[in-house]
Amino acid sequence: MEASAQSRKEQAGDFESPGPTLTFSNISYAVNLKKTFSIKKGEEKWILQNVSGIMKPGMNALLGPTGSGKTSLLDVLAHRKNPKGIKSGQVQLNGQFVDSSSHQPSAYVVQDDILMGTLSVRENLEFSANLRLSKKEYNAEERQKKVNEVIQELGLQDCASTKIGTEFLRGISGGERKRCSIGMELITSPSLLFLDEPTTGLDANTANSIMHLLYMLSRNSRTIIFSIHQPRYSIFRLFDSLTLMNKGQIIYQGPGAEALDYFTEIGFKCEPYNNPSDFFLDVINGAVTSSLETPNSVGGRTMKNFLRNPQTSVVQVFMMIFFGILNGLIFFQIPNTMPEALQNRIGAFFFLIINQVFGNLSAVELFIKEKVLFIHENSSGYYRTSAYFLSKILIDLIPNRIIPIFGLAAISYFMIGLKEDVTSFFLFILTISLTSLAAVSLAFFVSASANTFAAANALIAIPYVLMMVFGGFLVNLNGMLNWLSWLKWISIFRYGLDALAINELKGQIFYSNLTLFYGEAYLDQQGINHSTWGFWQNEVALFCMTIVFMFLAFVQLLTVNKWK
Ligand SMILES: Nc1ncnc2c1ncn2[C@@H]1O[C@H](COP(=O)(O)OP(=O)(O)OP(=O)(O)O)[C@@H](O)[C@H]1O
Repeated sequence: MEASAQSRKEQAGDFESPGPTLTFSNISYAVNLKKTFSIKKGEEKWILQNVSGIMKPGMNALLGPTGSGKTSLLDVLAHRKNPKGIKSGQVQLNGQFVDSSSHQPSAYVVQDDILMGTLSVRENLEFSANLRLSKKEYNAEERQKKVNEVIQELGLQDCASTKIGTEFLRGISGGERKRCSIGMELITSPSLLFLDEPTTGLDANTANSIMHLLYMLSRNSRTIIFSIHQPRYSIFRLFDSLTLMNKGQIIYQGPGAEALDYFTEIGFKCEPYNNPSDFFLDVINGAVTSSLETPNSVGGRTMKNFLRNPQTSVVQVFMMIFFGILNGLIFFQIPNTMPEALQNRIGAFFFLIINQVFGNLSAVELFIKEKVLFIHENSSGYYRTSAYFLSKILIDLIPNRIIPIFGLAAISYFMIGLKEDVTSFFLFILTISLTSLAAVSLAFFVSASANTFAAANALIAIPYVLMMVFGGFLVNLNGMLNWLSWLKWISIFRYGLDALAINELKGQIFYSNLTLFYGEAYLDQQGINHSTWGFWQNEVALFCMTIVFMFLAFVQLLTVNKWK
């Protein structure tokens, strides 16, 4: 392919004199599907939709699947379509507006050769010259000269005297017939030549020679615009400009030699030895997918998975509701009297956090299964790691954790009878959400690092248990050995529990007979900083842990990718 680009570059300066430039903008074309004999106005079928582009001097190919609108665009540009159907758009030739009434120096070679079978090649060309060259400008001798020039240019000398042929009369070959058809149009010296599928019906070699002929013509003051079906590579490399069409729209227009680079850039990779034009049609037909799927498109599938996979969505919600009710029943309407007032509140929070953290053990299995799919799809070029990662976080992890928490929190909060205060309720939700996200991020990181479910399960259980022990509920952190006490700084449990305790106990007064117990006194006793920053530092810590684990998970996924 690079060699082709090179050869095209070498050819870039090979115009003897360049032909005109045709530009078109916002062309829309529709046909009326009115039934015969019906007086009702028929439905409109849009065949071209707002197409714009440029046809420069040289070979301009219109490529696309059948019915994509190639012929229609060619006809509109050549002003062969009924102007009533042209709903919008303009065509300019060398910067001058042209329409069907303008005298355009153009010619159109139709797909089926329309030649007089009983006449020879020369006679057909003379017929064209006699009728189309003005007698004032061309005398008989000049017309004959023109015919000879065309015969020469098209290499028709050997068959000039041979009859075209009919059903009953063996005539010239298919390639010579096509050359003759082109010659019929070249008689008028058009600088703009339109051809509808010039290679259809010709064998590969003849098609090649016709396209080489057009290539030679395009180097000599002519701009050639043609529609074509799946040309072979030797033909494709002759295209100066390629316009790829699909469903009445242009999906690529630019140098033929750069089309492959363009598709590679947007993630569509052409297999070695694949014919580029076959590849482009495969891209249009969806047989080839982009390796640069955006987070959107990967996200589309993640979203469907999220909605359709009960393991990751509906069951999550039901589990949360179940645990919310269970928590509410165990710690139902905790009284404000000591010691239950404190003990049970902290117990309820611990239950909630255990539920959020250890609930991820089952997620690890899903992550590991999904990783196998990710490795396959990522190494096969379906999407980039970042696209998978972002869609996983934004469409799976975050909504899957946060949405059910609203249900869990609402049920637990009111069943337990926690502080009746709106701000406290939302800070309660925030704390549980951040705890859940930090825990799931750690599970994601471990799953991204481990190769088997067993290894991932063991690896995730260790930090979870350590975090629980150093969470402040099971062990009083103040009395802990100094060399171990640092572990509390990496405990999701501690940050979650401390934040929930401050949120609930600060400003509350509990009773034991006639003695008053202030919530702050308990917090002080546990060494929990209950200032405003004291509360928020826990949220910040949970948020930072989430980001760090997510980042590490991403790095791990990138490494997995490199190993493949
Ligand atoms: N007069 C018409 N009435 C109804 N539909 C039409 C008309 N002209 C074109 N179409 C439709 O418009 C679409 C584009 O047609 P067009 O012939 O331009 O496509 P094409 O890419 O050149 O196809 P092919 O490669 O098969 O020649 C097709 O679906 C065709 O059926």
